[in-house]
Amino acid sequence: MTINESFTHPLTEHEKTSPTSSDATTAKLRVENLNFFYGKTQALKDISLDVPANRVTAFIGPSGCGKSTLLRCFNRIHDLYAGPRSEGRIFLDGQDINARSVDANLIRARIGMVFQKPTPFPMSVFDNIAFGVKLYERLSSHAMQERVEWALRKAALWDEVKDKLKYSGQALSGGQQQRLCIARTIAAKPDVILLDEPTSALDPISTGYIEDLVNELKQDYTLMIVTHNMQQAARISDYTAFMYLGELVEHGETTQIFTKPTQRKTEDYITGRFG
Ligand SMILES: Nc1ncnc2c1ncn2[C@@H]1O[C@H](COP(=O)(O)OP(=O)(O)OP(=O)(O)O)[C@@H](O)[C@H]1O
Repeated sequence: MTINESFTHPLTEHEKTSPTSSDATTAKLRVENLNFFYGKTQALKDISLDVPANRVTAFIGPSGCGKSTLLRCFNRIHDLYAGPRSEGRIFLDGQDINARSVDANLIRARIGMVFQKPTPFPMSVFDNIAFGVKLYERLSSHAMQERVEWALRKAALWDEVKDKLKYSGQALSGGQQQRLCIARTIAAKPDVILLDEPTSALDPISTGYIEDLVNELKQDYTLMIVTHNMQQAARISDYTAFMYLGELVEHGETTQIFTKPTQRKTEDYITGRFG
């Protein structure tokens, strides 16, 4: 059974008749009135947003404004911890990802995440990729070899590691490790890739590789990236969302946000007056 087959849970009557879910299919992801709390601290305030398919959306804003919290809501990472609580809804292809009928693990397979610090598992380059695939699919050894090569090629890493597949993933350079993590995410064949400051620990050359890669990947995937680097957001994203104190202040095409923001706060942040 493929991921997509196994994911197609029947929608509940409530989900089918929801006035907001009927047109939610126009966006890859739709966020509606999302509030998020860590105990008594409200980290996200009434966020509503459409994320278009096959585009890169960047999330920018000063430290603590809620960017990572929002990104983690998309693949239900908060479910892994006791305490956080959310209100509102998030739809993936029109389906409520928090609906009771939806398996959080399958959401994480369809919405993969790459973190700030490269986190290869303590195993070989090959197994780093095969491990995640085995969680969701049973492949023959030949098919697995093909999948690993495919993912490494997509992540622009194959040529550098094809003779090192049995080496530890942790023995690669930082930039290679981050591309290995991207390959690991891609190998599960997700629809959406979340990148939380993926280049902040990397040198400029490795950063350039990842930025080129993001640009290539949007042909096949919907990408969202959190970045503190304004130039990076301007270079690689199609849409930009500016957040401040848990609110989504402004969201639009990146060229518009960077050249003609409609909100004073966005302009102040982009021009470096605060943050
Ligand atoms: N595990 C947690 N428990 C309690 N509060 C948290 C937790 N994680 C984040 N917060 C709080 O939620 C708010 C949003 O944090 P978040 O990490 O999402 O911001 P951010 O915009 O990604 O920040 P940065 O750019 O510094 O990474 C902050 O006030 C933060 O202190």
